[in-house]
Amino acid sequence: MDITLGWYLGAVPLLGWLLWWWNDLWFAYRLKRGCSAELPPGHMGLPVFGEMLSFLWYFKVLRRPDDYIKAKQNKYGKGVGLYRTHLFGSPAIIACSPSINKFVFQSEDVFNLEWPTTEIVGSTSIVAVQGESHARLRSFVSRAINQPDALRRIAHMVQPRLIEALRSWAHKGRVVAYTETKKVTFGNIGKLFAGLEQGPVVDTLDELFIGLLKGFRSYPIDIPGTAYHHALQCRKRAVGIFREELERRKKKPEEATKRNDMMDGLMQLKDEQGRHLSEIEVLDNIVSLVVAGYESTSLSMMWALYYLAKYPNVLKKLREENMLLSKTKNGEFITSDEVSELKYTKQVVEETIRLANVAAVVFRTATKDVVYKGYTIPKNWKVMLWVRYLHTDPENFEDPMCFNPERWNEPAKPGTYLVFGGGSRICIGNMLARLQLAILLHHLAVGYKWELVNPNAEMSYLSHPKPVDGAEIVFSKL
Ligand code: HEM
Repeated sequence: MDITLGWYLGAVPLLGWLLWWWNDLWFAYRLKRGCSAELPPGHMGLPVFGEMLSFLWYFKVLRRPDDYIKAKQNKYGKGVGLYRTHLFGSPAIIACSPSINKFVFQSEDVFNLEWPTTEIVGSTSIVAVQGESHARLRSFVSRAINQPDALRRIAHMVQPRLIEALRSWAHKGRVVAYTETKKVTFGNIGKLFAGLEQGPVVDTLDELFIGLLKGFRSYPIDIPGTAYHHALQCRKRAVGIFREELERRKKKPEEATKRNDMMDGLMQLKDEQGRHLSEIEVLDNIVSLVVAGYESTSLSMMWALYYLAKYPNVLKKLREENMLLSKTKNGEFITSDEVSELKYTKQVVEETIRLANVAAVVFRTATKDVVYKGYTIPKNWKVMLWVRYLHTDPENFEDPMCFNPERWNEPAKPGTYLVFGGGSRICIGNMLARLQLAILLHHLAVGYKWELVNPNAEMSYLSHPKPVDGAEIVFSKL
């Protein structure tokens, strides 16, 4: 045989084999020293790319994200719900069972929340700080957006914009739900967080936050021309706008009681030692709350419109419950206390959030080697809490892809419903998100009807799940 051909026949498969197993060999070799337990089963893929191609195959090409986990279960067995992988440039452990998710969320001493893009949210933001500083900030923010008094005030504040938005959709007749829910959510955020009325400043901020959010999904390289660089510029300008507002307020503290918004709340609140937040803490936290609340709330609203169009029997029941309340209101706004009495509406909210899976995966980093049920989660590896899979696994929810609010007649099995995360980092805006969604459902149900223009539109799952047409609807008054 020709010697060159022999070389190719031997070397090419060997090279292919080596590339295929490169990451597994490399990381397993580095861990061998000093590690008692083995790595979870899995495949870490090619050098640099890791398993990204397989991930994109399921999320982008097949558009069946849950099959990414099912394929692992078929290949390696369900085991303890841990798989090793290499995604987004890092070695990682996928966690997809209720018990391992609970374990990681609650072991905060060894699993840190680390944002690769802290510069974008700000180093003193609630999502960036740890330990005592985090607990202190949480209590400030919680009082401003998560307590019954705050929610009563917020329920009143958000309704004018919601009601006006629905009127304008009906006037247009045909709208893209995602575009419209984003507009109304941002309008409300501007009002709730910084007392801003609809107008050019809010429009500018909206554009800046769109740029800023893109930076989260980009590689953190601060070079002109990159999305990350643009996001940092957007952040700087957004902080500048909020800072101007803050300076104006410092000069007129007497106006605070009239506005009573998040910025005032954060400026005035004191902790047990009587300490106020610093200016930069106020600004960083306003920015990070907008980031956390903007897309999540608008996407959930879009999904509510989508599912109610697909499930007219659910909409009918929702209407019945809300019409009863509406008859007692004589056109007044509904209150957060009334919302808490709307049993079926709250079930629709829960079912929407479960299926929307706005936060499909939550990230942590192991600060030391952790052994869980015989497997090592190595120090400095990412842990990907695959909460989406908990919500779509038939073992946890019967007929999981069916939009069935009545399943909430019973609480979910322990540890299977983690849409808002868990542990001390559990979403601080969860009550605010639920309230806004319930208020939207009320006004939709009592006043409007709508249909999907493309009921069979394909889904896109990156960066967030949504129909590719953004849920275009034909919308009119009842
Ligand atoms: C349906 C809507 C929402 C969903 C599904 C959602 C989901 C989540 C999840 C899964 C986490 C945990 C992240 C982690 O552990 O790393 C989280 C944290 C957080 N969320 Fe939400 N969220 C929603 C709405 C909101 C809203 C409306 C706000 C505020 C305006 C908000 C503010 C936050 C903040 C500040 C954190 C960080 C908390 C901390 O680190 O202590 N979220 N959210």
